[in-house]
Amino acid sequence: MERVALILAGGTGQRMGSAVPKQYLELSGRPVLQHTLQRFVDFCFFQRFVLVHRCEDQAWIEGILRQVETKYPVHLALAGSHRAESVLNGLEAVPSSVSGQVYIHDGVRPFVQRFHLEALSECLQQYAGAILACPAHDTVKEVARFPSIARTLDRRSLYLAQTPQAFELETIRHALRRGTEGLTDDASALERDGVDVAVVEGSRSNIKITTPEDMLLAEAILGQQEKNKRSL
Ligand SMILES: Nc1ccn([C@@H]2O[C@H](COP(=O)(O)OP(=O)(O)OP(=O)(O)O)[C@@H](O)[C@H]2O)c(=O)n1
Ligand SMILES: C[C@](O)(CO)[C@H](O)COP(=O)(O)O
Repeated sequence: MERVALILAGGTGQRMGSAVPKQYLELSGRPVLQHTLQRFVDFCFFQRFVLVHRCEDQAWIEGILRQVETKYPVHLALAGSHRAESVLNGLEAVPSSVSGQVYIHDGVRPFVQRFHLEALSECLQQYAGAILACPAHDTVKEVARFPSIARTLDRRSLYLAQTPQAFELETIRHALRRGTEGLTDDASALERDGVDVAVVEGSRSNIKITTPEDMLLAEAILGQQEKNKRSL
């Protein structure tokens, strides 16, 4: 049984509005994606990697793979027109002979901690899928026709999904083969079939770098995590 890390870097970063896709923006001197991949290799938790990227970003990927060395196989796959299609392309790049668990992760979330992975793995012993998620700390409004508030949701039952999202490999591959349209995360593909997926509490520091202000936040989080590491 293998644990496979499927890392997504096939987006264009429209909301960031940067000259290069946000996964290649420099964070403390290295591309965001390099931070994520290096961390996942350093966890010593995975035996195989899949990296999903845009065709035009091949040079970025080659440069990062020169910096992040691993003894384990790294499969490359091309991005699709939307995130879920990229995920499926990545899953199809895993040889059919491989069985085990896949941890699907946004390459622009460089702050996952190893204990998150251990908690997801434990949860997979009872559930078909397990995702990191954080309880809503703010009141959540539904705004169907901006700017008018339609209603206030009961936040006691609301969680904000993160990644990694972990599954038995064939389960999620089979589900996504049945269609990827309209899926904004991976758990949705199983929920669609009524399959029970669990949340595992994540960290609010496990941000998805999406807009320019997230880069400022990311520098602060990275600085704090490196300070914590030095103090151990
Ligand atoms: N077709 C796509 C779209 C997104 N992603 C990846 O999925 C993750 C989460 O997507 P998001 O944050 O939305 O990235 P973008 O789609 O690039 O951002 P935007 O929506 O602002 O364009 C990112 O690591 C992104 O690179 C991907 O691999 N393939
Ligand atoms: C998968 C995800 O990170 C969970 O919150 C989120 O749905 C990705 O959304 P995006 O618009 O593709 O960044």
